[in-house]
Amino acid sequence: MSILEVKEVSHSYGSSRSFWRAPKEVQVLSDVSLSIDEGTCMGLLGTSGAGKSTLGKVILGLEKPQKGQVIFQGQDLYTMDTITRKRIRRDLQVVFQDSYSSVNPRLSAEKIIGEPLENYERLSPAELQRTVAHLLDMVGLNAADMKKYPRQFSGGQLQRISIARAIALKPKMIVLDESVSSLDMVNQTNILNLLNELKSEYGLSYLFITHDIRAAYTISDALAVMEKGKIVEVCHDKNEVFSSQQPTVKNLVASILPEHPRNRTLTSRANFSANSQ
Ligand SMILES: Nc1ncnc2c1ncn2[C@@H]1O[C@H](COP(=O)(O)OP(=O)(O)OP(=O)(O)O)[C@@H](O)[C@H]1O
Repeated sequence: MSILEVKEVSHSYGSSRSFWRAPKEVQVLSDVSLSIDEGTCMGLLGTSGAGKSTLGKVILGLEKPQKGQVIFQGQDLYTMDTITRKRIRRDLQVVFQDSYSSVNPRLSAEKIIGEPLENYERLSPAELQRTVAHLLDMVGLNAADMKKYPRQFSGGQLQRISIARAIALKPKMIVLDESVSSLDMVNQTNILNLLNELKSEYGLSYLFITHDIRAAYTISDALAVMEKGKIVEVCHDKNEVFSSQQPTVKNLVASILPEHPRNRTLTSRANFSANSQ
């Protein structure tokens, strides 16, 4: 069953007016349709500027599309009333790429993680602290870390703080926009493992936006590929990417195969899968 359905969404941005030229609309999404099953991860791949982040924003309700629908848990995000929207919004969270700029540097980890809880739940100060301590434990950090400030964490640790904040309200789905792209290989693997554990333990669904096919393959059940504002391929089983004849997908796959054609065999595919686990 789908948790999220994007139906024929089109969106454009208005370019800024200049003295010489009239403002021009730039079409960024054209008739995009996508469906994510409950408890699964959809990897959204594509080259820079393909429209991945814009689609993420449309799904999060941050960018109202000119055309189309976003159905989350059976309800249209853009036509529902404000109260329903607030209720639904807690089930849909986001983790961005750059944790340093997506958290307030003046707030402690306790405040950062506790913020959504304070907005949505009436907890006593002691309950709030206990919940934050539990969330820190869930993402592999210590309760004592709640007193620290963003500058006292590494990039990987801060990304864990962002994940703790995203799961604080027990959401159904998280949009992860290049969430591991700024991390080194070891931290990437650790965060991907953590996301995988949370997914299987709590039945979370993810939209994993990335330009990195390796990371997408590691965590996703299904893969979609975007190019110039359109979805050009959907692989309901991620392994279908290896047999896709779509040129952009073939290029993406080729980018992770060994350089020498002699080595581009099924063994390389097996190695890729093994290395990605
Ligand atoms: N707020 C905005 N105003 C005007 N144009 C925008 C805005 N945000 C994005 N764009 C343009 O829309 C296009 C798609 O951008 P988007 O960030 O969605 O792509 P992307 O696939 O996520 O790329 P990247 O991987 O580089 O982040 C780009 O040409 C970008 O310049």
